[in-house]
Amino acid sequence: MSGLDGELPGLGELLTNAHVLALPMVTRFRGITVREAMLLEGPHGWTEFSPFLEYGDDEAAAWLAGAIDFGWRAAPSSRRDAVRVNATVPAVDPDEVPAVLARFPGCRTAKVKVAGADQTLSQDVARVAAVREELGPEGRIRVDANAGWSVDAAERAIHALAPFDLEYIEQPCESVDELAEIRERIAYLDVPIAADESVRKASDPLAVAEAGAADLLIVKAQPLGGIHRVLDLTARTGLPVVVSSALETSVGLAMGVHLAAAVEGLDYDCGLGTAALLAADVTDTPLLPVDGLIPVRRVVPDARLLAGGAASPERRDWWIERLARCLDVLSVPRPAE
Ligand SMILES: O=C(O)CCC(=O)C1=CC=C[C@@H](O)[C@@H]1C(=O)O
Ligand SMILES: [Mg+2]
Repeated sequence: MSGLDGELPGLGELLTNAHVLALPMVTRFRGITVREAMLLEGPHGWTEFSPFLEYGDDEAAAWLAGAIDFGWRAAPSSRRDAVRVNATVPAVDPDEVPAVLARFPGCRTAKVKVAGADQTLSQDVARVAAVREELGPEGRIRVDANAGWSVDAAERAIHALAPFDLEYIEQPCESVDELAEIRERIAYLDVPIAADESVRKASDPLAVAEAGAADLLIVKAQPLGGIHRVLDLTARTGLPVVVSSALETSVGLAMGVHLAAAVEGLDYDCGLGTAALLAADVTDTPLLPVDGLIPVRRVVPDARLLAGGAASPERRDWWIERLARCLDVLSVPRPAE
């Protein structure tokens, strides 16, 4: 059951107080301008089921396991009451960078999207240069290629970007073998390689670590099947982790924040500031960064905002059917991991 401990709630129980939202975003991010999400209320509080629309049921089922874990199981105890977060910079033009960073007050770290299908390397370089200009020499800059480069393209791009002093490069290439190769090729530059898709979309999230293909792992609570499962994974890998969001509403971000609060070593700023990319949220007190920090707390959605952000009846039905199919996937007994 993807890390779930005990009985799964039934469909009726999951849907008792379910809401489907369609929230506009401030700027296009990973190709979307509206974020759809389903909120559920469990005995331990509100939780979120929001796999991206194009994901199939097997992949989306892990997100449901994550949602159930946060709503139907007590969160582990927290080691901290706030977590430091990074700014997230979509593939915008350089002149838009100051306005994006202004949405993340006090953040010393920025993650910059690069390697987009409609972007050239010089556009990526100009964007990273603009971020460096804004953050100053003490700022920390990481880039995320979302597997957009071949090994050769990654090598060229990293040569062009390394002079901006990179904290790490997230998922430069798609496969574990490619990650291992680019890591070896750029070893002399001393820029760490982080794995994201190779963790959250892989059948074995630890394979990339076992292959020695990454220096650190990006971990996301909902896509990886929930806080408890991620804590189990992090205990089994010796690599440092960066806790990030899956672009959730503040209800789902609270899941990531509780994971970040429970992780033993939290040396990297978390990618959990993404409420700043939403033009509307489900609470008047969203989990937005203040002084670079986000508090560790659960979020209760506001009835008025749930009504205002409600998706169309057709989209609501689509999500209910998706949830039902994913619950079926989780209900099939699987061999022990
Ligand atoms: O890590 C961050 O700064 C924010 C989260 C983030 O970038 C992502 C969230 C959800 C989907 C992804 O395309 C993207 C990522 O690839 O890390
Ligand atoms: Mg990523």
